[in-house]
Amino acid sequence: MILKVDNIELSYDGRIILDGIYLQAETGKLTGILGRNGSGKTSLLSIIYGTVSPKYKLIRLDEKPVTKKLYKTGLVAYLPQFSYLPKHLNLKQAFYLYDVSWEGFIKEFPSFKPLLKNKKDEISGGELRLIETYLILYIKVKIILLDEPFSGLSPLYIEKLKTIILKIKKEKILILTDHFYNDVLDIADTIYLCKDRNLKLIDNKEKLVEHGYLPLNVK
Ligand SMILES: Nc1ncnc2c1ncn2[C@@H]1O[C@H](COP(=O)(O)OP(=O)(O)OP(=O)(O)O)[C@@H](O)[C@H]1O
Repeated sequence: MILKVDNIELSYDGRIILDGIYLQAETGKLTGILGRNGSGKTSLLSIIYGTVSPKYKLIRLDEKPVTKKLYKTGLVAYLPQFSYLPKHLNLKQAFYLYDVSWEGFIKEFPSFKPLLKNKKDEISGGELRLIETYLILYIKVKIILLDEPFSGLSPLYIEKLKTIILKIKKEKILILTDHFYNDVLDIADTIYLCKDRNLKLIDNKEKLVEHGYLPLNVK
C-alpha cells in the first residue's frame, strides 16, 4: 500500500505553517520526519490522521483519493505526544480494549509482568510511554503514525522498540517523527526534514548539517 500526501497548506491565525507538502510512505518502508521544534511535524501527522484540517490537502491510498478523514476509515492509528490511555483502566483492560496480546508484550518486556493490574498513574512515565507506543504498533490497522515514540525511554527500551518497529514496518505503513535523530536515521528507509514550511527529502546525515538541523560538530 502506498500513501501519498500532497499539496498541504496549513495556517494558524494567518501564519503559514506548512505549504506545498509532499510525502510518500509505503508498506515495508519506514518513513521518518525530522525537524526543529515548531517546524510543523505534529501538525502534519495530525493532518494525515484527520484531526487537523488544513486549507488544502490531497491524501491518496494506492492512488485513490481519501475523501474521509483518515481516522474514520479504520485504517490508521496515531500515537500522540500526550498520554492517551484512560485513567480508570488497568493494563490488562487496556490490552484487552486495544485487542493486543499481553503475553506477546511480556515476552518482549518481561519486567512489566507484575504491572498487569496497575493503572496508568501506578507506572512510570517511561513505562507508560512504552506501553502506549506498543499498543499503537500492534493495533490491527494498516497505517501507523508515531509522534515522538522514543521520548522518555531509556536506551535499552529504545533499542527494543526499534527492533519491534522494524518488524512491524514489513506489514504496515509506518511514519514517525522524533528528536532522537540517530535512532530515526538508524531505522528509517526514507527521511524528510520539515523546514521552511516544507518537507525536504534527506539522503544522508551531512544534509541535515547543511540544512541547519544538526550543528556542525555533531557525531
Ligand atoms: N492549535 C494551534 N494554534 C496556533 N498555533 C499552533 C497550534 N498548533 C501548533 N501551532 C504552531 O504551529 C507550529 C508547528 O507546531 P507543531 O506542533 O506542528 O511543531 P512540531 O514540529 O511538532 O514541534 P515539536 O518538535 O516542538 O513538537 C508552531 O509554531 C506552533 O506554535
